[in-house]
Amino acid sequence: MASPRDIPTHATEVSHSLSASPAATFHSPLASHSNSFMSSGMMRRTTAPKQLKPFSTGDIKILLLENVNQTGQDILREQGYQVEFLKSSLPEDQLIEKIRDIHVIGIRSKTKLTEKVLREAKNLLVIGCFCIGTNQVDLEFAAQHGIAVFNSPFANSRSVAELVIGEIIMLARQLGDRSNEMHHGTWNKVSARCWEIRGKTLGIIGYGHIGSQLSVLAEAMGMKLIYYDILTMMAIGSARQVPTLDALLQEADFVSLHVPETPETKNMISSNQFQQMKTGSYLINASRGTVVDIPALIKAMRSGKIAGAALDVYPNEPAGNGDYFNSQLNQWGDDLRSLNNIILSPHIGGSTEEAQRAIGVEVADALVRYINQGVTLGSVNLPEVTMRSLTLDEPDHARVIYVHHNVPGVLRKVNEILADHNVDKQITDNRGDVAYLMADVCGIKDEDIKLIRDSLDALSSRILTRILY
Ligand SMILES: NC(=O)c1ccc[n+]([C@@H]2O[C@H](COP(=O)([O-])OP(=O)(O)OC[C@H]3O[C@@H](n4cnc5c(N)ncnc54)[C@H](O)[C@@H]3O)[C@@H](O)[C@H]2O)c1
Ligand SMILES: O=C(O)[C@H](O)COP(=O)(O)O
Repeated sequence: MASPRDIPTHATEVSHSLSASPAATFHSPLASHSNSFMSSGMMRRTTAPKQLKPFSTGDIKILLLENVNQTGQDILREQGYQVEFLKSSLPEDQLIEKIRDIHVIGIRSKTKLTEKVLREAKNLLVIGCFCIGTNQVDLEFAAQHGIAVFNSPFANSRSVAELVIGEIIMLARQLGDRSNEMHHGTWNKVSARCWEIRGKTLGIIGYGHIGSQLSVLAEAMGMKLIYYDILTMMAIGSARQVPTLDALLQEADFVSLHVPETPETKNMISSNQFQQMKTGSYLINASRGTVVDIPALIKAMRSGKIAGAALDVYPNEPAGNGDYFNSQLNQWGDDLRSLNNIILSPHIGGSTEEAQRAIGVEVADALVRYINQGVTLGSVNLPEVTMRSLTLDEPDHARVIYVHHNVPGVLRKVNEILADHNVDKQITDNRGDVAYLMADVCGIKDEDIKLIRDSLDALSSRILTRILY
């Protein structure tokens, strides 16, 4: 099987690909489907973009885990790729077994693509995180091995912000407890320690896509807004940035966390922080499970310091749906469940039809663009590089992609290799130690492709060479 990380070495394969490239638009099926395309008249425009590929698209193997939305599956299948779809994540041993054979993997927040796993991924070209968070992937290792990573940076932000608004009201009114009681036949009509949210202060930690969206919604409901962020962020409406985490904790009636998982945010809210919070205040965490020290939360709620909490994320989460949220998974599970006024949801902040459909399209589009064109726009670990699509008017063009260590002298060596050819366009950029070069070369013959590829592969700076044509 021709690997997309490699260019085919025999001329027949090359010439087949050159002549079979359909005038496909972005979502169109590829070479294997070109006959039906021809007959449907879709190849009439000679300036249509030429789909680039040094491989038969049917050879591309994609593994989609964690119930990636149908929209994403459809886009990938329309390309003619082989797509295997699983509803849940996989344990490490099974993941390692599968990842050896595939070129593309699509995941959400549960699948851990660690260095140990990625070391086995010898054919892996690209990772699609069909979510916002990318903390589950070793981005640095991936970049150092020429594996691009894409995500969907804000398609589910609104869904998370709306969930948090609902939780603020539910906590203020102890609605979770009242509903549970009714489910057990108990009528318990109380107003003690139930509040309106109007006029209360919401403290947002992390004022990025979700935090700022939440700010807009909460202000519309009459809340006062303060936020803390390591960056100076533009305040929206009448929100006010406070200089320290403690300042926020001391002033807020509700605290909502919207930071990424980083070493700095691990146990960001622990005993000391609960002490700073107002007595009778509330905590909401829909960011990552490592951000809150849960045993400290349990203590703070038992003491009455914290009047309620909503958790959507946990340090350990099950790989799939089922009866798994127990004390084996997280040892404090029973203690947490025994608390009053605590809303526990199974990481559903971004789980709406709207968000999942949009994420499916956005990430699958990015994958197709990368596989077929080498375009890295939106990559979270490689430099963002794009060039216009080649057209069918440019039949003997090739796109050279060279991912390399960012060391002096590489461009000179690459251009020596390309010197005998006409380089139409060339662009290069770097991100830390890794650089990404794209060059469109014309007047290319089949035998040139192998020569260029072998010469680039021989350079000591090489991470990955791809030639698309
Ligand atoms: N529950 C869910 O289903 C769900 C859905 C989407 C995202 N998330 C989580 O929410 C997180 C935030 O998402 P986002 O889209 O708003 O991210 P974002 O990158 O747009 O915003 C994060 C903000 O946090 C700030 N920040 C980083 N470290 C900080 C620190 N130590 N102290 C204070 N501020 C800090 C950043 O400067 C940034 O402004 C994601 O990383 C993801 O883990 C959860
Ligand atoms: O990072 C995210 O987008 C959220 O945590 C949602 O993750 P999920 O797609 O696994 O629900």
